Amino acid sequence: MVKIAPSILSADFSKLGEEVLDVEKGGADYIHVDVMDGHFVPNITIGSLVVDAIRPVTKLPLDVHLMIENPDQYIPSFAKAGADIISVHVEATPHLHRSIQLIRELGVKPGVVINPATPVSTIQHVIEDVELVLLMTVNPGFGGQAFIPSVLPKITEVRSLVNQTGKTIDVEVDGGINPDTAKQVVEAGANVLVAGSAIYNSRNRQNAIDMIKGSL
Ligand SMILES: O=C(CO)[C@H](O)[C@H](O)COP(=O)(O)O
Ligand SMILES: [Fe+2]
Repeated sequence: MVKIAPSILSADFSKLGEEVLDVEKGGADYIHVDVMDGHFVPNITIGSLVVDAIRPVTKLPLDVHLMIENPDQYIPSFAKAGADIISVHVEATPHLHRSIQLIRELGVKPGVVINPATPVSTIQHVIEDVELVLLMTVNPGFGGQAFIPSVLPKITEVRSLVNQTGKTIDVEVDGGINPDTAKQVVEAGANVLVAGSAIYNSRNRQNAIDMIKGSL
């Protein structure tokens, strides 16, 4: 069962509530929220206030992707705002295990994220502690970038690491996912597909989601 997680980064922020509802009605499984700090990545986007604002709008799980330095400082505010999943980058936290434990202690599902150039070995020792592994298929910072195919073997590597645990752990991919790239990432082992521009730049979001699902 492949899940679709539209990224609200490409939504119309002047009517964010409607934009969230539109993809929920269109068949989305998660709402992906991209949090950027202008330090870890060269862009500034959404804070916990926005998570708080969209929480009552949707029943779907809020999948919060933290692209920020010192995530431990901000994890409690995202948990309080109603995040269901909070993912931290291995490249952005000096004490990865501590960040994951903090997320879990706050009653939120922890996820771990790796950039395209970061090896899978960096998450080997926390795999039992997370509910989700997110592989970036673009360099984080912006929506609408081109998919990086060299990540494909890493997806397979993560899938086999996950299978060895015997646990249900999502393998999510993020960046450049569209009807042309979705099949490759699913064949490689992904089961959650983040898509921003491929869904929100389309006038009919249900159709855009169906196009991705239909391509698999
Ligand atoms: O984390 C992200 C960027 O850092 C976004 O989730 C990602 O870029 C989604 O946008 P698109 O589908 O347009 O590539
Ligand atoms: Fe993201």
